[in-house]
Amino acid sequence: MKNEILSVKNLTLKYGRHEAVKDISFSLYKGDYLGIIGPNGSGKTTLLNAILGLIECTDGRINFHGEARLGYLPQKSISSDKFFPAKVKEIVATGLLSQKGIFKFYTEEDYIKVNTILKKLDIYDLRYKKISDLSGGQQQRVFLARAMVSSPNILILDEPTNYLDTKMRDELYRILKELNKEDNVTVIVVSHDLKTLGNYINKVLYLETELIFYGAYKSFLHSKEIGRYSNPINIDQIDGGI
Ligand SMILES: Nc1ncnc2c1ncn2[C@@H]1O[C@H](COP(=O)(O)OP(=O)(O)OP(=O)(O)O)[C@@H](O)[C@H]1O
Repeated sequence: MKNEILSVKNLTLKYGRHEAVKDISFSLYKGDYLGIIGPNGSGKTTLLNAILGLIECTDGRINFHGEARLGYLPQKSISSDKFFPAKVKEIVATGLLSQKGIFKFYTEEDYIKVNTILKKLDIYDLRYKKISDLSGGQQQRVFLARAMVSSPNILILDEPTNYLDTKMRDELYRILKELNKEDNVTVIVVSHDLKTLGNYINKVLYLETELIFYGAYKSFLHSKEIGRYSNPINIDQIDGGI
């Protein structure tokens, strides 16, 4: 179908005999902003790892349509090591390494890319700072810049707001929405914080090993499946917000 960017068909993922994801199917379209939700241990990270090609499909398949340039922000990116010496600019530049050959020297063009994304995420002034001297929210922007510097068309984030306060969460989701709208980046975010995320996403995937719900977020709010979801959502606040 037109603009389909990713299709997942009858996907099952097992660790040994343990079934982490069972027979799920869905399609994602260019420009979607998808929230993946579900209780602890429901298979969310496992699904992301399979999309990223880090683990093999036990059964079923994952297909990308057209060119897929993936950007990834893993869980627990925050650096709490006070002595970690790397500077913001260096960390962001490492996002370009996978595109480079065996001689991993940065070019002038690479640093133009780094500076452009630093400016876009409003952290250009921090470029010579040590990562460990930054706040959690600033660090998260740096790691987002690293994920974005290679110009991905699909950005995958695993619980990116875990260490952020409510204001910073909103801020991060707002930045992602901007990338989604202005640069047409398809965004996939795993989160426990549907209350905030719900203001930004257009689709939701609710996983409990099996697929409980997949579709428009607005439809989820009025579905029977929302009754299974344990974190509170303020429907009045969210309904008009998309
Ligand atoms: N490397 C692994 N080896 C064996 N079992 C694993 C491995 N990683 C995850 N599991 C199991 O697979 C299931 C799904 O785990 P997964 O981490 O994908 O869930 P999750 O929804 O991301 O959880 P959380 O919200 O706690 O991050 C769980 O039962 C987990 O214990």
